[in-house]
Amino acid sequence: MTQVSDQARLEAGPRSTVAEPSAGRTSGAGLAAERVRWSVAGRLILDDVDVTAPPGAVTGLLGPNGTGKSTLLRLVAGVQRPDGGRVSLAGTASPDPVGAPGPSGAAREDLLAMPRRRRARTVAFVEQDAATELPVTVLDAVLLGRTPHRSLLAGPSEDDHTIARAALERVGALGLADREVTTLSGGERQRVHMARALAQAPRVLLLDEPTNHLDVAAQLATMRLVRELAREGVTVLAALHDLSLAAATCDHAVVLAPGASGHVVAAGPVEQVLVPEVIDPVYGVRTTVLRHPRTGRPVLTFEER
Ligand SMILES: Nc1ncnc2c1ncn2[C@@H]1O[C@H](COP(=O)(O)OP(=O)(O)OP(=O)(O)O)[C@@H](O)[C@H]1O
Repeated sequence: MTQVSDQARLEAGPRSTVAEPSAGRTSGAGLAAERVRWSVAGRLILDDVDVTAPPGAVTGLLGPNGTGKSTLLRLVAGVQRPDGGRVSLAGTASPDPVGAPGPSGAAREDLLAMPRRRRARTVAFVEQDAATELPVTVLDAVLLGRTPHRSLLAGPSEDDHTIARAALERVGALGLADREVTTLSGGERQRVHMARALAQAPRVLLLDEPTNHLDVAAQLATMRLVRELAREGVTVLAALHDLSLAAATCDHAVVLAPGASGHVVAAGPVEQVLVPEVIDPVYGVRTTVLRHPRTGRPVLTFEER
């Protein structure tokens, strides 16, 4: 076992750790994936993984290539079904919370059992390199985020248009509203996918490499937006490769490690998880942690071992 701190609760084994809820704005334990297991083609990809993302906080899902970050997000989003385990959400906004009390003692909703439309009102997922080959305008693509909020037969309302435009403005892409999505650059598409997720007005936002394709200013703007959403009470779980960006913006981090199957080796506040004792064995690098002169947040540099 890697000893870093009690709070980070690090384990080397396949049974993983749970990030502590952040102090403050919201109560409850947010999103909890418990003992999630998934195999494909006879290969165990995720082995009894536990991940908690507290509400009102940004949780970074970290780990080298192929450790199962995207898979875990897809399972939590309900795009794929796990072979075992449970994914639940602290039940505050639901009219009919179900399930057993969760880690916080509050009633929890079983996300995997939730009807599709209700889950779409609850969870938004921005996939890595999500393709949109449909010949639709940017505004129409963002309006798709409103679909779970209106009756099946109704078209988008004035309110839906207002919300979609506000979402585009928030990601700095209102000027693209009339463009066809297929004509956009990778970074422009990334913003549009984010705007569609915002228009969904979710309680949980799952992001797979949200800064992929973005220039440095756009990366910072995206992560600032993600932090704002968390402050507004959204539970954010974001797979990230850039550990310094994670250190600068996440409250919590969960680190998946390679091995026979992906498993959690560390979880907790970023200050306690993004340390050489955790990162170096997982990524096979030598990490130096510096301090940002203005923000005081950790800045990580890496060398080959
Ligand atoms: N449908 C599938 N069929 C076969 N193997 C799969 C499938 N989906 C995922 N895998 C494998 O599962 C492992 C985890 O993949 P996943 O994309 O979740 O990793 P990741 O941590 O997100 O990787 P990256 O950082 O490179 O994006 C990989 O070895 C991948 O090849």
